[in-house]
Amino acid sequence: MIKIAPSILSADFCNLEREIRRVDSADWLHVDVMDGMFVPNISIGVPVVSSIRRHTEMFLDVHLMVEKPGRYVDAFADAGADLLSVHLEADMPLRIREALRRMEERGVKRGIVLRPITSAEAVLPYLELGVELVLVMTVEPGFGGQKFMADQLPKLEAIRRYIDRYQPDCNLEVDGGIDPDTARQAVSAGANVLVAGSSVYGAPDPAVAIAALRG
Ligand SMILES: O=C(CO)[C@H](O)[C@H](O)COP(=O)(O)O
Repeated sequence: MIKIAPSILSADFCNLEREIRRVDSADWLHVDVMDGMFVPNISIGVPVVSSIRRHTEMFLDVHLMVEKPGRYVDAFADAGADLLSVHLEADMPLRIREALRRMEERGVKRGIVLRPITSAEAVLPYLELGVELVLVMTVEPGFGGQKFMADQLPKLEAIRRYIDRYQPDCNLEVDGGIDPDTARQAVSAGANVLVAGSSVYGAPDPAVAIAALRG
C-alpha cells in the first residue's frame, strides 16, 4: 500500500490551515525543518509544528534537516510529531543512536535519512535497532522544486532488499522531485512512501495530483 506525504514546504505559509485541508486525501503530512546550517535554507520550527498539530489529525512526518538533531527530539515530540527523521550525516553515530533512543522513549516513530552521497549500507546498523522509516533523498536537501536524481534508484533497490531481510515493517520513503513519472520509478525500486511538494501544491487541484501519484 503506497502512502502519499505532501510536503508543506511548497504550501502557502500565509494560510497553512487551508493548505493542510487541500491535501487531506493524502496519508501523511510531511514537514521539513531546516536550520540554515545543515542545509542552506531556513524553513519552520517547533511552534509551527505545534500549531499544525492543533489543526489536523493527519500523521505528522517531520524531517529534521538540522545539525545535531538529538537536541530537538523532546521539543518536536511535545509539539505533536508522530515521526521524526534524522540525517545520518547530521551528527556522530553515537548521538544519532541516542536521538533514536529518545524518540522511542517518547513514543515517536523513528526515521533515518540519507543524503544522495550516503550509501545504502549506512542503514544496516539502524535497521537492527528497528527504525520505522528510512528516507532516501532524491535531491540535495534544502529546497523544493528540484529535479529527481535517478542515480538514487539503485540505492533504493538495495535498501528495499535490506529492509525485506532485516526489518520488513520499516517504511521506505523517497523525497525530492516526485511526480507521477518519478513516483512510478521509485515505487518499482521499492519505495512505499512518496513525499511530494511542488507536484501536489503546484497543481490546480492537489487532490487530483495526490490520486495521480497513487498510480
Ligand atoms: O525535503 C525537501 C527539500 O529538502 C522537500 O520535502 C522536497 O524537496 C519536496 O519538494 P519537491 O517535491 O518539490 O521536490
